[in-house]
Amino acid sequence: MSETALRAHPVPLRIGTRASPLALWQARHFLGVVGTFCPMLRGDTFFEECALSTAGDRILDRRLAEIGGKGLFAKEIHEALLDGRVDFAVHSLKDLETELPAGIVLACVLKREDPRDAIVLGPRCGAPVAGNPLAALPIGALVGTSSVRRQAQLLHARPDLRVEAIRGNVQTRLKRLESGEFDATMLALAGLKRLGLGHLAGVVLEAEEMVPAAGQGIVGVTVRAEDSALIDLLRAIECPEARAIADAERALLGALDGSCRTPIGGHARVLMDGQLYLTGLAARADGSFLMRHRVAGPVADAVQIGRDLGARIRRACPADILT
Ligand SMILES: NCc1[nH]cc(CCC(=O)O)c1CC(=O)O
Repeated sequence: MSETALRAHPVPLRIGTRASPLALWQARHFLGVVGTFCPMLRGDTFFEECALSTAGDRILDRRLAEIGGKGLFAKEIHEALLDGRVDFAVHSLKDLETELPAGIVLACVLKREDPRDAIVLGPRCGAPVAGNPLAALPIGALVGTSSVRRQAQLLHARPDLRVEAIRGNVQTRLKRLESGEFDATMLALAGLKRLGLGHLAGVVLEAEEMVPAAGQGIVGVTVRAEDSALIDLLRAIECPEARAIADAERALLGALDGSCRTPIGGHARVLMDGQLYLTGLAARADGSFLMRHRVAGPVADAVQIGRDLGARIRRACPADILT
């Protein structure tokens, strides 16, 4: 059994994570899951937290897309993994590059938290309106987001809105919202909930109308490909549904092969009929073009479903979107 195999592993195991409150929450949540399934591994003897500061955390005055995109957060953590400074790393799956570096594997994904995007409304906004999620935003409202995916979908639905880049952690954004710099900001509901701030989500958008980023709401754990003892342990605690969802969404993302400046999104869910439903999005950043396609298929074909949908969207998009 994996627990026995792990006994041969030098302890404590060092867990690599970013230093942000959300990242630390996720790392601790992961350790909680390990402790639930493997009581032998509970407590401080086995694990040691290593909070790493990455370029993505330090450079806050530019769009993520300009400084290297989503791979940025994970890159330095994977260097630490490959150097042996840490033994495994806990990530927000949506910040993890589609193609992992050689020698690194995604060994485990945890049960997904709510994958939807939420709008935090500032003092100038109206009250949320049932059935019309964007109605709380006044005409011409200024929305702070650095995500081209959120920007494109917002502007497509509401061309009157204005969007400006805003980065930094959740707390910083909320401060700027309160001070009136923005009328509203968009964040992943999963992140808000994990920070105990779910109540700030004034409006929650359905995933089919505001397609989330691939992997949004899922925590993933990477390890060195040769570390079979850890891989065995992690595979045993993984959530199979989240794995299928992650496989489909990440295969879609890989097939779309957009740059980090391309508004693309992917959202999979497994319904009671046992089928996996996958929605894919590609758009122009100004919202003047937007395409959503949806397919379904057996959960076991998750990767193929993602690839096929990506290829289909790619064929149907105007040339300037997915080059
Ligand atoms: N890009 C930052 C990031 N990475 C993961 C989350 C939220 C948690 C998640 O999706 O798992 C966030 C914040 C946000 O997009 O609002």
